Amino acid sequence: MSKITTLNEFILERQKDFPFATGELTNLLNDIAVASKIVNRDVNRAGLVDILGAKGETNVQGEEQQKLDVIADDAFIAAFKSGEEVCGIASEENDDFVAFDDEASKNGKYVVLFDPLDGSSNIDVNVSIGTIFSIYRRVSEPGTKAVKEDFLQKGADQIAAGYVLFGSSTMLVYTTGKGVNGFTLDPSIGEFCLSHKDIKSPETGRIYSINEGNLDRCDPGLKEYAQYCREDDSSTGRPYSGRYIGSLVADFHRNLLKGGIYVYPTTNNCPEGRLRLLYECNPLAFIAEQAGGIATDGHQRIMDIEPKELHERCGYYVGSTQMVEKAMSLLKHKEAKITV
Ligand SMILES: O=P(O)(O)OC[C@H]1O[C@](O)(COP(=O)(O)O)[C@@H](O)[C@@H]1O
Ligand SMILES: [Mg+2]
Ligand SMILES: [Mg+2]
Repeated sequence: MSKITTLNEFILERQKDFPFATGELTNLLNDIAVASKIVNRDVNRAGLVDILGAKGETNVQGEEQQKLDVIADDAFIAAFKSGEEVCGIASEENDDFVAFDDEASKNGKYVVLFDPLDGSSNIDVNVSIGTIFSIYRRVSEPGTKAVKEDFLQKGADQIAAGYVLFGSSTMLVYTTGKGVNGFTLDPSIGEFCLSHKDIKSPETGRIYSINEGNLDRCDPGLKEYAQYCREDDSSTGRPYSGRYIGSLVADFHRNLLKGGIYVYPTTNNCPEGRLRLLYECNPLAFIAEQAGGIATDGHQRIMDIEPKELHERCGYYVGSTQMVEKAMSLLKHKEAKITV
């Protein structure tokens, strides 16, 4: 039987890459693994226990919260509070950041921004969903309460990032800036085990992922790109296949492994964009770049954007380098925001 490497073993092994490591990031990544297993348990039996459907409240985005959005949010916040590494969090389901005020947490070195449940529109129909996380070193003084500046850091300053995919199997994929590795949860032993070592995304691919319902309301260059994807040209492997699950994590993961492009443009009814910069676009951009791909808002590198607001949105073009560059080359508008 081939050697099994658990997530914990892998993290400890890789801790050697960081000469001044204190073990805090190791503990934090393990907290994320524990919370993921708890959410996985609930996702797997969602139809059997009363956790499907809406909670009956709306979040700061004005979106109806699903019960699982809140269950996942609570599970991750509890995990982050349980340790001493995290001094505060920001999440899609909380209006403002939460600074932990117990003494141990106030000395925590990290802040975490996360989307507890991604793909909420797919929860009730048993389609893959996920969690996305982004980790930064705080900029405020340890021993004090976390402040907004700790969260409004640009993506290039991320210490670690990743996602959990609740699909036919449950996977955790992460980077600390030294490559991307994927772990599959083995329910029989309750461990995440290394299954996808050093993931590299193909330079190009044959999959494009766009909600085509938006194509008449975004940069006409993107409509042109979608047309380009559908044209017959065997020398470039076209026509490409259209694949759109409607869960960013799942669409991103497939394209990461197979090669492809995912686009959620700004549109004239969503001029700011739909996806959130800090806890959706930045963490996946870190993964994409570490795997050899790129991530932009159509005009600039996502991880160079200086965030101004916690729930700030942006256009998103991510995936195989050649495909994203091709799409960007066709855009007509000089800047990201569509002005009608
Ligand atoms: O239904 P649309 O407009 O295509 O949007 C789908 C996108 O919205 C999202 O569901 C937004 O994320 P949340 O589910 O976390 O709010 C993405 O996962 C997905 O890619
Ligand atoms: Mg999301
Ligand atoms: Mg969400």
